Amino acid sequence: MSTPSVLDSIIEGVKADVAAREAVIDFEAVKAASLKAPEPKDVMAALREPGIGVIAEVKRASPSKGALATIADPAELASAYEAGGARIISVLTEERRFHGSLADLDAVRAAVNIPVLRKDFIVGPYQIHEARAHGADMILLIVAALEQNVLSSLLDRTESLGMTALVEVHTEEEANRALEAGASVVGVNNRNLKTLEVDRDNFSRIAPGLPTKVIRVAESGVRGTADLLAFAGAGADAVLVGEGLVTSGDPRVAVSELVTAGTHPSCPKPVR
Ligand SMILES: O=P(O)(O)OC[C@@H](O)[C@@H](O)c1c[nH]c2ccccc12
Repeated sequence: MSTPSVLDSIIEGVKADVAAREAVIDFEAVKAASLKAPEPKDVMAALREPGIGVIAEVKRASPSKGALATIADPAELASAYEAGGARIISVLTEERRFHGSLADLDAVRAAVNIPVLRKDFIVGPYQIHEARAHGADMILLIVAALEQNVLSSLLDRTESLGMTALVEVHTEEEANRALEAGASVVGVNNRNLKTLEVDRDNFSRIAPGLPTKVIRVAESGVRGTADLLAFAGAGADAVLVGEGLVTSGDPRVAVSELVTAGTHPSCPKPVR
C-alpha cells in the first residue's frame, strides 16, 4: 500500500470526528434541525453580481503552515470582511489541522448578512445537514475525496436543502467529474491537497475548459490585487482567499483592496 497523502490523513480524522458528533446528535435529529433552519441565502445571485467576487475565509491554521493568526473573535473578523465588500464568508470547520469548529460557523452566521460557506472535508450526508442546521448557505465538496456516485448524491442533497455546492477540483479529470455530477460552481484549487504545493498557474490551465455557464472560483494562493487580476484574466468569477487576509493586519482594508481591483473597469470580465 502507498503512503497515505495529507488528504487521506485529514479525511481519516474527519470521519472519526463525525462519528463522535453523530453519537451525540443522531442523523434523524440533525436532519430535522436542518429542515427547521432559516432559509438559505441566494449564493448564485451573490456570485453573479458584477465584478470579481471575493470569498473571504476565516482560517486559523493550515496543515502546511500551522497557526496562521490568532483569531480572537471570528464574528469580528467576518464583520470586517463584510464591511470590506466580501460576497461570501468561508468558515473552516475542520478541527485537527485547521483549528476550526462549528462554533466558529455559528459565530460568523450570527454576525453577517451575506452567504456563508462551510469549508470542511465533507464525506457524507450527515455533515451537509449539519452545515444547514448551523446556517450555512454553501458547502465545499472536494472531488478528490469522493467517489463519483457519492459526489453526485451529496451534490443533489445540498441542492435539495436549497444550498449551493462549491465543487473543488485540482485536475482536468476532476473538473470533468465535477461537471458530470452537475456542478454549477467549480472551484479550481491552486493547492494540491495531496502534497500541499501551490501552483498559481493551475487555475489558468483548467478554468478555460469549463462551460461558460459554470461559475469559476480561483482558490488558494491569492496574495493581493496582482494575483486577483491574473485570475480574472484567466476567467475567474471569484477568488477564495484565506491566509492573505488573516495575516494582513487590517482585514477590512485587505478585502476592500481586492474588491476595488475586481470591480475596476479595467479588470478582465468573466467569459459569459
Ligand atoms: O489560504 P489561502 O492560500 O488563501 O487558501 C484559501 C483556501 O483556498 C484554502 O483554505 C482551501 C482551498 N480548498 C480547501 C479545502 C479544504 C481546506 C482548505 C482549503
